[in-house]
Amino acid sequence: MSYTIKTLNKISPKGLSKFGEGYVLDDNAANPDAILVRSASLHEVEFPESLLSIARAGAGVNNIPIDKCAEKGIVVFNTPGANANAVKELAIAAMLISSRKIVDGINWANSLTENVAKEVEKGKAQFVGPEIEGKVLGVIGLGAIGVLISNAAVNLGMEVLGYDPYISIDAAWGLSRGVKKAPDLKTIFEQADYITLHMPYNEKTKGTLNAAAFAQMKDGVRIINLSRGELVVDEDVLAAIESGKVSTYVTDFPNEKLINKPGVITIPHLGASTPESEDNCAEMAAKQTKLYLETGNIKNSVNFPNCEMPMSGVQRITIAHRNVPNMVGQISTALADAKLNIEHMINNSRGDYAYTIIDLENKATDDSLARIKAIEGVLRVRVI
Ligand SMILES: NC(=O)C1=CN([C@@H]2O[C@H](COP(=O)(O)OP(=O)(O)OC[C@H]3O[C@@H](n4cnc5c(N)ncnc54)[C@H](O)[C@@H]3O)[C@@H](O)[C@H]2O)C=CC1
Ligand SMILES: O=C(O)C(=O)COP(=O)(O)O
Repeated sequence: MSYTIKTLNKISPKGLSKFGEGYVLDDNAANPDAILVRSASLHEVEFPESLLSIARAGAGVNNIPIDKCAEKGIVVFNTPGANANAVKELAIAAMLISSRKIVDGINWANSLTENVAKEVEKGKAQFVGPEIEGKVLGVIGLGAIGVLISNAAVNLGMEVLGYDPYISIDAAWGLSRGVKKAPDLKTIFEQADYITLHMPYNEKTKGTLNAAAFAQMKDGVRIINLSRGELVVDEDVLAAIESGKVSTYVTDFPNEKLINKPGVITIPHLGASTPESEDNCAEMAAKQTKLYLETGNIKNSVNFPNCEMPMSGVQRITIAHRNVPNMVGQISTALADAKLNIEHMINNSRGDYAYTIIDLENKATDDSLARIKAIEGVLRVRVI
């Protein structure tokens, strides 16, 4: 069996090497079995029938139409936590450059032409900026990145307030005892000197930092957005800078409205751009893709449930289907009617979708497979 993998964006060769024998890496493939992607938008892309999975080598999946993929039985993965340390380190740098006038200072120093050492000592007073120690940091979103930045900020002597209405148990275990729980966003807005965003971008989080939010904040607050540009309303943050409410906005998502604006520091989406993160993400994406292609096991999907079972029996069939009653009943009836015996099976669900793996004691007939495919709500059937 040979599989074709198409990569979009630059995916680390160290990760791609995990595919090994039996895999063709072809960026021009019209009918790939799997796609590996970073930030390229797939919203307008028509997916071929051959496509079984898409792996986002990174965290954010807002560039992928995950429900549309689920409807076609295409499993979408991401790589949780694989680039979190890189973002944490950039967030610390972002806090520092939001406070100390390092960027303006460097630009000014580079503009000097003569008597540089003397001019520096004479002019440096214009670049005074406060320390972060002792200040209040509000962290919105306590996932892989939010936990790391919260703990690092505690160690830097900051008072940290964290807000995450859906915090996972693992994330809560990982938080330093020094991090205080904010009951709502209002508490963060009212108390923080620095606010850093670490939640995903979706319909609910779009425009979280808008004029009403800025109005509740302390004067001179510093905003760090390494999450997604759409979480902050550009016009509103620019107005808040103009009025002095916001002292500095550091964003990893420059656009035409934000570049070259006083008080805005734009970084060209460098959060995950470290060799370590690029390797980690690509390795995880490749391993999860390989596992899915070769065994049908699902690990770290964002549109189907995680579902893993050791391979056994003579043949494995996997069924991606809607999460509606009596699917397993109908599938097993189709198999029983064809005198096929199930050796092991597992069925997991997540939201509107579910996934079933069945290891059979004998090979499925074409008829039985056709019957399963015809069940209302079945999205894809694979034979492995
Ligand atoms: N600048 C860059 O290069 C990178 C940016 N990112 C961005 O950072 C985001 C977070 O990444 P991770 O921490 O790895 O993801 P994660 O999934 O581990 O954590 C996200 C956290 O946000 C929380 N959350 C969801 N909705 C929320 C809300 N309305 N209010 C507060 N919290 C909410 C979730 O409960 C979860 O704990 C990604 O979705 C992505 O957009 C991630 C990696 C690199
Ligand atoms: O992982 C994420 O969510 C990121 O934003 C990283 O994006 P990138 O892989 O560097 O294009």
